[in-house]
Amino acid sequence: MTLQFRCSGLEVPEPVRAQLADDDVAARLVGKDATLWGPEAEPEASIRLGWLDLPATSRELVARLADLRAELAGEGLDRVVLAGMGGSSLAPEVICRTAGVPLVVLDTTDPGQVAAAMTDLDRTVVVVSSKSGGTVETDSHRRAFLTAFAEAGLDEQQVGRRFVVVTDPGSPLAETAAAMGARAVFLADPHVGGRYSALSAFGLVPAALAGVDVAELLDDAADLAEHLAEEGNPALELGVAMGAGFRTGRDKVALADGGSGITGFGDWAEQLVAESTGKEGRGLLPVVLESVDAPGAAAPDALLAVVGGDPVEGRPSVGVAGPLGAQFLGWEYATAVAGRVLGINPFDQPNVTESKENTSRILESGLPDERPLATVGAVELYASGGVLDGVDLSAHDGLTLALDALLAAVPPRGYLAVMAYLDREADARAGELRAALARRTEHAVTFGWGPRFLHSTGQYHKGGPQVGAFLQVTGAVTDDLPVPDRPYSFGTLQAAQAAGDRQALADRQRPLLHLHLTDRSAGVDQLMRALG
Ligand SMILES: O=P(O)(O)OC[C@H]1O[C@H](O)[C@H](O)[C@@H](O)[C@@H]1O
Repeated sequence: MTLQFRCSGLEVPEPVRAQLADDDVAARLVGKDATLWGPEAEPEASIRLGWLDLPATSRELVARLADLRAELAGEGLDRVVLAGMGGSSLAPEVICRTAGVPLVVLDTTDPGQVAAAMTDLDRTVVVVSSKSGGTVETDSHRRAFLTAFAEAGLDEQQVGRRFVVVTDPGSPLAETAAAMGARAVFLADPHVGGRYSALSAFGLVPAALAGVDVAELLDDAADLAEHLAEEGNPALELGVAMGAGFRTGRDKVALADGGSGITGFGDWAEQLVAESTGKEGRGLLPVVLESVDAPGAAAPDALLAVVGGDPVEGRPSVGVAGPLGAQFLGWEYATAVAGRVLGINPFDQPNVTESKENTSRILESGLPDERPLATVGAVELYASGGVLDGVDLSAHDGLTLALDALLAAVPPRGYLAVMAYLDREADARAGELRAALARRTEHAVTFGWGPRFLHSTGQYHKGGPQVGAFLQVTGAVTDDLPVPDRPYSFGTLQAAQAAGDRQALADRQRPLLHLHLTDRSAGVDQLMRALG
């Protein structure tokens, strides 16, 4: 079998396993039984289980994609940019990084990062991927490239032929694609939700056009699919472990790579687990670790999941080994099983819209007029939820004191979420904040790039247990970029997204420290020094 599962040191309460077996969950899931998650979830589940068929149904894409890639190559179009958020970009990013194939992923509103993607236009094709067809970031990228191609001298027809679209049938993007004369439109199975779409057109189109052999992914997934109705199959065991962890006080899943050869799997699994389970005041919090030994790996409230390796002896942990195609399908199945154990609907994301609505309101009414509580070098400090009450920000180590106050505000069994609305290429160093903060606390520390995490862990932050404390980092924009035919720029959109999410967290009285870097590089240096 292409997926192997091993578990160490985790107590699985007998009722968890027995109930799943008695209820015949493995076979019923493969049979797409939409009643598995209770009557309230049934309508949604009945239109969200198509991912189980993808190893077979996606086959027909392989030849079509090979032809399209050859056609593009024949015209010298060998640079693929993917505009897509969350489920529409995380899988192709892992697929391409693992295969060592270049793919420019645009899942940001950071003006610097967007501008950096808009180079080499003469050899660029843009894949615009959005299941709903209404995601503001993706639509903004489409507009920006449309204008850039036109400015580079392409006529309307030539511009259209630089776009490949992936969307659901009947979405607004399907209409737009036809209107702009897109070179190709791939209509995905509407019975597959975004975060379960790795093996659908959403995962395969960008990856294949960039040059990955996607048939291999499907082969590896198909091999696992044959076993998914069996009791004791590895994906079921992973779901049992996740559910058992939850039942025994390990409601964080610490994801680390154990030599899988897969690059960035944690970022994909993070969305799957957080958005699927983080709701109704409960959930499993994925914590993506830098390595098996990174700070947080031995947390008493976490189940350590080693991807591509063995569990760590003496620590409640699991090892999930196998090629990427099998990992995708296996984790999707496991998450659906864990959803049943948790008693939630693993297919909806009820709280994601909240920050989006706040953002729209802010774009209409204008950005909030806030004054920093203090400025330390290149860092302006703002806070809500009482985080900085009583903290002497004028002390020489005011920034360290502020960060320590935030860490102290994390409740028992809680977590700290770092949310960086920065350029994940140019400001990549900010990613080191996670480990630096995790070294100073026994609590889980997660890291997400904004606005990308809004389509992932953002659901858990708002819908999961209210035990989070939040560090939002924003940065000065030096060269802003307009969003064509929209009354705002990328910089304004990014700022409105950050403010909209702050609002959603403040509405829940969550402790929040907002640090605005007036000079990004100097600000990140300062933060790393403050965390020493
Ligand atoms: O593919 P799209 O419709 O553009 O959606 C992209 C993302 O947006 C939303 O925020 C959802 O919560 C995600 O699950 C989804 O993957």
